Amino acid sequence: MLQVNELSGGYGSGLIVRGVSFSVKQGELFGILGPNGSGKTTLLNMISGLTKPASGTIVVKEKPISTYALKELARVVAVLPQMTSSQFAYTVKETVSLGRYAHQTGFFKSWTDEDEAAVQEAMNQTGTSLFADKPLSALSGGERQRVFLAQALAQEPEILLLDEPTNHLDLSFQKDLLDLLKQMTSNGLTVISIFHDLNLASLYCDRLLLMKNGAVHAIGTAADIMKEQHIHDVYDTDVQKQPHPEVPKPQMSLLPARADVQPVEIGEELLEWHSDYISIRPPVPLKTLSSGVIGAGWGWRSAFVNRHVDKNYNLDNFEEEAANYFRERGFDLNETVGMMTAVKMDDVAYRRKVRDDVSVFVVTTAGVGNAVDVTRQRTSWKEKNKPGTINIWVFANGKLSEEAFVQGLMTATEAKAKALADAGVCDPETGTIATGTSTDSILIAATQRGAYQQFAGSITPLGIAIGLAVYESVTEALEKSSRRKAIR
Ligand SMILES: Nc1ncnc2c1ncn2[C@@H]1O[C@H](COP(=O)(O)OP(=O)(O)OP(=O)(O)O)[C@@H](O)[C@H]1O
Repeated sequence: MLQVNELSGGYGSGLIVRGVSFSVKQGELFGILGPNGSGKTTLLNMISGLTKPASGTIVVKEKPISTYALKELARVVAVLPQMTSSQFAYTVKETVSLGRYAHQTGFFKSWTDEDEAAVQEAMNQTGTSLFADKPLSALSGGERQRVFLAQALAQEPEILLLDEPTNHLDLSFQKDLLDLLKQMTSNGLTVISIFHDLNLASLYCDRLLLMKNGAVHAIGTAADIMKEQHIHDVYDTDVQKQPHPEVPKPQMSLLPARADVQPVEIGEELLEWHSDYISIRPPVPLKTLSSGVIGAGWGWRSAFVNRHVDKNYNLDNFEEEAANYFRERGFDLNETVGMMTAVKMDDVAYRRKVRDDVSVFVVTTAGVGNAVDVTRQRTSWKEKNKPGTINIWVFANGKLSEEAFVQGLMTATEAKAKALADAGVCDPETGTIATGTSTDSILIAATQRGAYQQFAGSITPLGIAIGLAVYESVTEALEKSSRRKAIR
């Protein structure tokens, strides 16, 4: 649909855009990214025919744009117009109608049914029909932006050029506009748009062009372009890449400059003991990965609670009941990890271990009434109604990579299985050594301060500290709970 070959140009004698080449297929949503002043608008102005290139070619539908008559090009390429105050006296419908000029022919230009239909359709698509008779001056910035989009759509172009179309739009209109553009590309419209918001561009664009100093830095899919190194090289800013929670597209988070960050240490002195729960409220929120009844998954958590429940606790609505319990005791559910156990709080075991530049603090409760050997075939996988679960909290006083979080869980699980084996805990159904219980829960939480820990495998300082602390605390917790059983 569009080929740009070795395009250079600018204003006066200076070159702003330098040697840019790319092509866009029909039906693509193509995003242009780059820092302020990198030449994005200048490039778009050359594609729309507004600015003449100094060298290179632009081919639209197999024909160089230099050979198009003005109106002929306007029937193919529409530009989302920039707002000027002189337009404010026009009504919405009059403004949208201006988009039809390229389709009107003859000296006495007449308004046809086709023109009217195109204007109505464009107003419907952009949700602007409601204020068709209002003057532009009576609209908000976002509403005006939609009117100008309607004007460009009324032109019924094959290629739509947009310069930051989501500017002035609130969250819901940003989404509506981009959903609309995406839908129109699936009907054959080709869209080329400048974006400042990397995450929106990544979510919606089929391909992205990243510009730096007027030249192409990289072209490709969101997966190719949204790399921390590319973004750092072009914007000179540190970002962190993460997956979008629902769509397989990368997203970038800005990393704000942090004022002098003091290390904090999570340890025994932070343990709060209550008759029916223990908790830790660290002085700073901790980056946490957990399987708690409350606060599962990733999050920054500022309270950790392990609650004792009666051994006959077996409710269908246990999540709701647990949420009420934690809420009533003043815990903010958005910031809390909550676990439950039938083990008495006197039987909590904990260990602190230091290795090189990192320390860990592990807190454990261990009931094994539901002990299971996960490697053996069973006749029934249903949970037994017996209490018994192993809850493990791993606090790491360091700055962990995501890899270290996952490896930390792995190392802790290996250490737990070894403690069960050494204690001779068996799965009552298979008679073999148990690997855990059917309702175990675990968390790993890090201060994200102090020394960087890329790994937590079994031969790293962090992994060794986790392994020892989990092994010893699970072993002690097992001893405590079996001693209590023996006394009963
Ligand atoms: N009409 C003009 N005359 C002279 N120089 C201009 C003109 N318009 C833009 N420039 C210069 O060209 C360079 C690139 O501007 P351009 O608007 O293409 O960048 P951009 O990537 O779109 O930036 P932004 O993200 O800030 O909109 C800038 O240094 C700018 O000062």
